[in-house]
Amino acid sequence: MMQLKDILYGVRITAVSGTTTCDIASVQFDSREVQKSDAFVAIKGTITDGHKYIDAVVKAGARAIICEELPAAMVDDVTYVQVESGNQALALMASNYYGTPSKNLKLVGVTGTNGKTTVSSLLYQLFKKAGYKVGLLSTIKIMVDDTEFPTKHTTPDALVINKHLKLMNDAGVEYCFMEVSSHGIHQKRTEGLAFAGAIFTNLSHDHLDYHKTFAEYRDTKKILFDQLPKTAFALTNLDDKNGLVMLQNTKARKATYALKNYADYRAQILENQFDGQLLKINDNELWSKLIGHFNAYNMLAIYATADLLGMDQLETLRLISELENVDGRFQYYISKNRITAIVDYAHTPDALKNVLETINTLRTGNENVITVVGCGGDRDRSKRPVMGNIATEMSNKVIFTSDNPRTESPTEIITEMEAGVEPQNVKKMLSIENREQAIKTACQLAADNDIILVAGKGHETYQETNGVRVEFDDFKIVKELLSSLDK
Ligand SMILES: CC(=O)N[C@H]1[C@@H](OP(=O)(O)OP(=O)(O)OC[C@H]2O[C@@H](n3ccc(=O)[nH]c3=O)[C@H](O)[C@@H]2O)O[C@H](CO)[C@@H](O)[C@@H]1O[C@H](C)C(=O)N[C@@H](C)C(=O)N[C@H](CCC(=O)O)C(=O)O
Ligand SMILES: Nc1ncnc2c1ncn2[C@@H]1O[C@H](COP(=O)(O)OP(=O)(O)OP(=O)(O)O)[C@@H](O)[C@H]1O
Ligand SMILES: N[C@H](CCC[C@H](N)C(=O)O)C(=O)O
Ligand SMILES: [Mg+2]
Repeated sequence: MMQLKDILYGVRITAVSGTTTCDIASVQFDSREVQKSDAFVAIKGTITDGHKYIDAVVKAGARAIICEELPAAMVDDVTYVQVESGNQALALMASNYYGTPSKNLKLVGVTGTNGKTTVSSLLYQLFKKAGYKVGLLSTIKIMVDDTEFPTKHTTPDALVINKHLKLMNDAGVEYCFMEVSSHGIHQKRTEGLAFAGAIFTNLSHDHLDYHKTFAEYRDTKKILFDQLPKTAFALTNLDDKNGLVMLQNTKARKATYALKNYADYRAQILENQFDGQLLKINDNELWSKLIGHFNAYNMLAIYATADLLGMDQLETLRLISELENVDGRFQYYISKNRITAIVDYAHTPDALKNVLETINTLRTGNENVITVVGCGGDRDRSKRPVMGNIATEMSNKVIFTSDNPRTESPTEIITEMEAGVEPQNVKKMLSIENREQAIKTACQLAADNDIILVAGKGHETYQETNGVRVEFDDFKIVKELLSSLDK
């Protein structure tokens, strides 16, 4: 039990009815979870409005209601608190409830369109190798040092975040790396967290369904930097045209990295092969098992972060060379007949272009690149034709297929991808809705030494249709199919 007034510390309150000196069992924002003595935060969502459930939670025994609009009829023995923003109240209350756990460790946030999972997971690996206890909040999983927890979101809700940060405190974790998505920032899931630093990877086309304009998407990412304290660092990619925008209003210590521009941390790619690349970072050479231009940026970002957090530079370089690929990020398998199957989470135009560019630089002869790709349902529609165009332009053969259709028609999503294909590339294109059949066709079409790229789902182990998730693992499937076809 904790007193309501302590849970509300820092929340912008506009009116109170009832006492705040009362005991609260836990904080909830979903009416279906509310039990006796809980505080319920009403949030206006995109589908429904939490305010509609106030009567129901009072009946369920809620002790306090935190809302943007006070209900007309109020019940005795229930405290009603009117706040400016339900989302902000929830974030601060979650932090207070768990004892502001972000203050007891060094929390670093990673934002950008692509590379968040890669950078945060590699930082987790790096700091583990350096001997620290480390936490991770990522699209793939949550780690409290060595203990793994499943996750559904890239940036979970404020209660989930703070609950796991508290577990990290209890386990003696010193550093935590977390992905900060634009949805997360917009819904204030990360407000009230004490960040020791933030990293910006890059900004390109995604989520324009949610944010409406690119400027709004960019400005949402910038909020993470605007809210940093003076003691934190703000690290940005100077080669991205929005890199400097992130630093415009921050109070934090500014640092930059770049491959093309002059920056505090610089890298050059000296060699690039299938099993790794040789980089020159500032004045030292570094071997990385992760390949591709975009991973040179990721490596540089983690090197810079380690330096900003005070880790020894030479030790960092040594440990970085040991880092392994993150699940579903350029994960590859070479078959008996030297067909290379690559599974990659590229689900944005920019990521798809980067991955295909990397594959094309690694081609040694006239082997073909066969790409299998789809676009998610109930997500940004405008990226579909763009991805259709990139895939057909940069591959020899493309099979359009489904990638989590959710509540949309898979046929229509594919038609929207096909609409972006240039006339001269139409002959390269095939469409097979069933993802397993699409991968199978790619395997059948592949000749010795060809390269198959299966893009969009990476580490995901399911295919989601109408709210139902069926087990589906691109890597497992492509590997099995190549062996069963005796290729
Ligand atoms: C578009 C979006 O982000 N939606 C999130 C949002 O849901 P919403 O606004 O639709 O909520 P709603 O269903 O309208 O409900 C409003 C409120 O009423 C409450 N409610 C609802 C029903 C009920 O019976 N009782 C009740 O109290 C809900 O708990 C909620 O507080 O708030 C919910 C609670 O926090 C989130 O679970 C939900 O994430 C959905 C599931 C989602 O898919 N989000 C994705 C798009 C997302 O956030 N993705 C990013 C990554 C994107 C990237 O790759 O960059 C992420 O960080 O994961
Ligand atoms: N620094 C980068 N720049 C551009 N593309 C990248 C970069 N790092 C990774 N990618 C590409 O983007 C894909 C997704 O990478 P990653 O999962 O790290 O991004 P993310 O930002 O976490 O994505 P999400 O928004 O889904 O959480 C990778 O599979 C790779 O193709
Ligand atoms: N975090 C991203 C992941 C997209 C991955 C892709 N496989 C899809 O399902 O659309 C999102 O929720 O938009
Ligand atoms: Mg991610």
